[in-house]
Amino acid sequence: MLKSLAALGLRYISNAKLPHGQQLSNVTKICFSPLPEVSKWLVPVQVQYIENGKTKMCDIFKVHDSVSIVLYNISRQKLLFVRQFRPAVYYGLIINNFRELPKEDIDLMQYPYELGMTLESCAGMVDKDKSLAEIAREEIFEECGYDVPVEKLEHVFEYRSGVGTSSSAHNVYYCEVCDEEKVSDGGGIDTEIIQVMELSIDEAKNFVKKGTKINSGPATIAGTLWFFANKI
Ligand SMILES: Nc1ncnc2c1ncn2[C@@H]1O[C@H](COP(=O)(O)OP(=O)(O)O[C@H]2O[C@H](CO)[C@@H](O)[C@H](O)[C@H]2O)[C@@H](O)[C@H]1O
Repeated sequence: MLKSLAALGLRYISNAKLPHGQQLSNVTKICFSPLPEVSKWLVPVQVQYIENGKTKMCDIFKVHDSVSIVLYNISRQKLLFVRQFRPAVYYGLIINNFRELPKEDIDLMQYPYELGMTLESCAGMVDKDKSLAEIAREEIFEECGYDVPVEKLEHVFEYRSGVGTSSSAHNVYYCEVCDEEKVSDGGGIDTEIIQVMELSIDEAKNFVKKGTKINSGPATIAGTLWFFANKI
């Protein structure tokens, strides 16, 4: 397994390094199938347009807007990240090894689920009729176990994610937390299995240094770089 991760140039974050008291992710079956005609999460659309007299089209899909939060624990001077299994990352990393969508379960010895484990900023989708800052505050509570007032959230920037295919709005926040605000282990709600990871400043710098290859999305990279440019 470590070999296949290394072959992809990805860093393996061992379960052994996880804090106590958190449920660990252990994926035991993975299979792929075509998207159902109606999905609650993705709505495909074709955009047709004429540009400089030429008819063009673009196949896209609508996804929920989202927020993420760069979290810094000032009591221990640690940046907080969340570790979780991301099916889309796993699929994206292995699918080029198949000529067509595999019909059988994926061989987890050959393609270990750990390939799809990511280290990301705490994040959530905008699926409630609440302010973006309030949704971010709730994600901090649910995923990382810190209860902070919404006023502590500092808006950093908004960008469009997936500009070629989906273009949803992503808003990045920054929030300093302290040990006194930690009220639970976090770990997510419902069926989510999320582990909170604390990185020292040096470890987090390593995470975004030149040449690094990680499987997190742009919000994590941009937010962490913003932190180093503005807060340290
Ligand atoms: N496509 C899908 N299929 C099935 N179930 C789904 C789904 N999308 C979401 N869900 C369900 O919704 C739950 C809640 O998701 P969250 O609000 O925690 O967003 P998440 O952190 O996964 O991604 C947030 O953060 C990442 C990283 O910034 C953004 O890419 C993302 O758009 C944003 O929602 C998931 O646990 C899952 O059960």
